[in-house]
Amino acid sequence: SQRPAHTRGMGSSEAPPGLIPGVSIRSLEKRFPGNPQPALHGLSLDFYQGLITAFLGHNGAGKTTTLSILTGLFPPTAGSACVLGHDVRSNMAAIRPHLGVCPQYSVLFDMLTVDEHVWFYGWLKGLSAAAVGPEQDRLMQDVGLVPKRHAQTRGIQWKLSVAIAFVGGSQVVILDEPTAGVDPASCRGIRELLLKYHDDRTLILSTHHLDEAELLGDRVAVVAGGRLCCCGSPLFLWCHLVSRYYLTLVKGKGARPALPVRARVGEPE
Ligand SMILES: Nc1ncnc2c1ncn2[C@@H]1O[C@H](COP(=O)(O)OP(=O)(O)OP(=O)(O)O)[C@@H](O)[C@H]1O
Repeated sequence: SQRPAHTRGMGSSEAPPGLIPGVSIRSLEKRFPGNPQPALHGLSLDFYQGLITAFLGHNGAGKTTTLSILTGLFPPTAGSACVLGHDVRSNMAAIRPHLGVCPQYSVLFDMLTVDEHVWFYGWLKGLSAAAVGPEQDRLMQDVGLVPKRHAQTRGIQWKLSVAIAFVGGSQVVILDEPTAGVDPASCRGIRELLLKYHDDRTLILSTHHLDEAELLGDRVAVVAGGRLCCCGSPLFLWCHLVSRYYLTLVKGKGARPALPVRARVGEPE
């Protein structure tokens, strides 16, 4: 990351002082009918303004369920979630104008060009005709999209979906695995956009990838089984939680087909 170290919490599980939570989740529970296992099991977590929080977990950990509750797709079974101080159970109308979402499914329309998409979503967010044009141009340029074309490749579709999440000055931006299945060049473009646009926004980035969480996250929240396992700066998590694996290769004399390989866990000798 090109960001200064102080924004990344420097080896602490606590957020840097003075930060304001843009999203607060408390004791969140979600049970789906017919599924005996709760999808969320008392999840409590803060996402701070001005920071990218990587929401890291394996398949089925509860990431999409959490993000769906935050975006008002369905209510929690118990617990609370507040976005910019508004409760998602009672006040989604106050949240929506400030919320940008890049879901796992496509939100694009075949008949619209890339710039028409940005215009359309900007208009939905309440931008005036005078404001939407400059925003459209800026986003097109920053994401590296060519106007007047249709989003035909998967890479362009994903870039456009991420750009749409930011249109209209979204203060809270939720991205559900935005780089999954994207080619390396488009992936880099998306990551650069997130780093460029995260200032002053609460940015939640759901991902499976530890390297992406470490690269982009000011904070990393790890979930499993619908619970929070740990949360902190990447440096804190590396220093306190990561087991180090060392692989020792011993080259024997002669041309033996199988060389002895020894792996162990712990500090190097
Ligand atoms: N509509 C549903 N009905 C029943 N169970 C569900 C439903 N949606 C999710 N679940 C279950 O809830 C748990 C959490 O799923 P969720 O999709 O939130 O995980 P995830 O971390 O987003 O996984 P992925 O990375 O695959 O998207 C899983 O056990 C899943 O099977």
